[in-house]
Amino acid sequence: MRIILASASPRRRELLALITKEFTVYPVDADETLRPGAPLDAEVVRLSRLKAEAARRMHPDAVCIGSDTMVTIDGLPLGKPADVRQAADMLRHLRGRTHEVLTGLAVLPPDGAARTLCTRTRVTFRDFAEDELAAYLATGEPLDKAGAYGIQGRGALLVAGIEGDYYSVMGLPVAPLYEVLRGLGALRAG
Ligand SMILES: Cc1cn([C@H]2C[C@H](O)[C@@H](COP(=O)(O)OP(=O)(O)OP(=O)(O)O)O2)c(=O)[nH]c1=O
Repeated sequence: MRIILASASPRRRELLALITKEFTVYPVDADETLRPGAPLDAEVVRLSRLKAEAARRMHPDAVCIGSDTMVTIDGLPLGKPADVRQAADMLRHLRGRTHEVLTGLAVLPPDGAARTLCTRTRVTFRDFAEDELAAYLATGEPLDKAGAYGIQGRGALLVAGIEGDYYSVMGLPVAPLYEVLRGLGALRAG
C-alpha cells in the first residue's frame, strides 16, 4: 500500500522516515485559516485532515497522511512568524512560561474511515536573556516553525522541560502514527 505524506515540512519527512522509508512526499496548499472561536485541538485535526484529503484527491489508492502543529499560550494560537520581529515577539511571549503544543494527525486509507488524533505537549521555556534571544533569531531557525522555535535544533537551548511527546512538538506523533499504519497493514513486515 503506497504512503503519501501531504507535507512540505522537512521535519515531518525526517520523522516519518523513522517508521518507514517507503513513502512519497506530496506538499499541498491547504487554507490554514482558523475558524474564529473553534476549539484549537479540533482546528489542528481539521487542518491535518484538509491536507490529507488534498493529497488523496491526487492519490486515491494511497494512505495519505496530514499533520498540523500549533503552539498555544493563554488560549491563543501561535503559527509560523511572518518575520524576525514577529518571531521575537512570540519568543518573548513564551519566555519563562509554559505553553502547549497541539499536533493534529489525519491518516486517510484508500478505503475506510479516516484515523485522526491530536496530541498535547506542555513545553516550559527558560527565562532566557535578550542576548540569547538575539543569537537564536540570528540563526534563522525560528522563521518556518510554529511558535518561532525548533525544539530539535538550537531551540533546545530555550527549553527548561517538556511534558508529553517530543516528536509531536517537532511535528509528528511518531509512535501513534506507527500504530495506525501497522493497524492499516500499510507497513512491510519487520
Ligand atoms: C514547535 C515546533 C514546530 N516545528 C515546525 C514543524 C512544522 O514544520 C511547523 C509547523 O507548521 P505547520 O503549518 O504545522 O507545518 P508546515 O507548514 O511546516 O508544513 P505542512 O503544513 O506542509 O505539513 O513548525 C518544528 O520543526 N519544531 C518545533 O519545535
